[in-house]
Amino acid sequence: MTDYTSKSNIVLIGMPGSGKSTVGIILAKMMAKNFVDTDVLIQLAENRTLQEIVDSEGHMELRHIEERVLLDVNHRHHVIATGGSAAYSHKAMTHLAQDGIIVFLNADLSCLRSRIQNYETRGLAKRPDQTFQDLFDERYQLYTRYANIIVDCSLLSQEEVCNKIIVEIRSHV
Ligand SMILES: Nc1ncnc2c1ncn2[C@@H]1O[C@H](COP(=O)(O)OP(=O)(O)O)[C@@H](O)[C@H]1O
Ligand SMILES: O=C(O)C1=C[C@@H](OP(=O)(O)O)[C@@H](O)[C@H](O)C1
Ligand SMILES: [Mg+2]
Repeated sequence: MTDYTSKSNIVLIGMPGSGKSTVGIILAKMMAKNFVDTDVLIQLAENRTLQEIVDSEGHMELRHIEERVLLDVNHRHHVIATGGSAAYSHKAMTHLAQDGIIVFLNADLSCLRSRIQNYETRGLAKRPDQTFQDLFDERYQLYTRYANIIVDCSLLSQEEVCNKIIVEIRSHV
């Protein structure tokens, strides 16, 4: 069993729209941790947006860049919001798990759709022929594979999601 007391980071994974970026910063404040969003790290490293990377070099290049950036993350005592495609890299997830409790924010498809309208411009790392449903089906197994904690968050407010994560972490002995 994972020893949570030895991990200084909390790593949020899940589909776009599950709340990683916005819940992450609230959680960081509640837990007196720092916060980093790896999508922001990618954009700073590349000096361009995620969408620009996908448009000019394709979704696989975004995944490669993301893997490189994630392998460079050596933050401690952070809540780390990842991008939805982070779980494609086994190497990156193994690296993040070394000092991180991995939390899967699980939301159902209709919830995700209601939260996000800009799928066309959000820079999703998907094949052009893949629907959002395809992506959801493909990724669910990846997120569950790496998760130490799964929070069903479709019916929860952002604060409730944070509270649930905190309870789960503290109740784990
Ligand atoms: N639990 C929640 N309840 C309602 N809205 C939420 C919840 N979590 C996130 N949202 C909203 O959904 C949208 C996507 O959230 P975001 O944090 O950007 O997701 P992600 O980083 O996982 O793609 C934002 O508008 C955010 O405010
Ligand atoms: O799911 C994806 O393919 C992606 C999600 C985005 O992050 P969010 O999950 O924060 O939207 C971002 O990492 C990138 O554009 C790829
Ligand atoms: Mg995000």
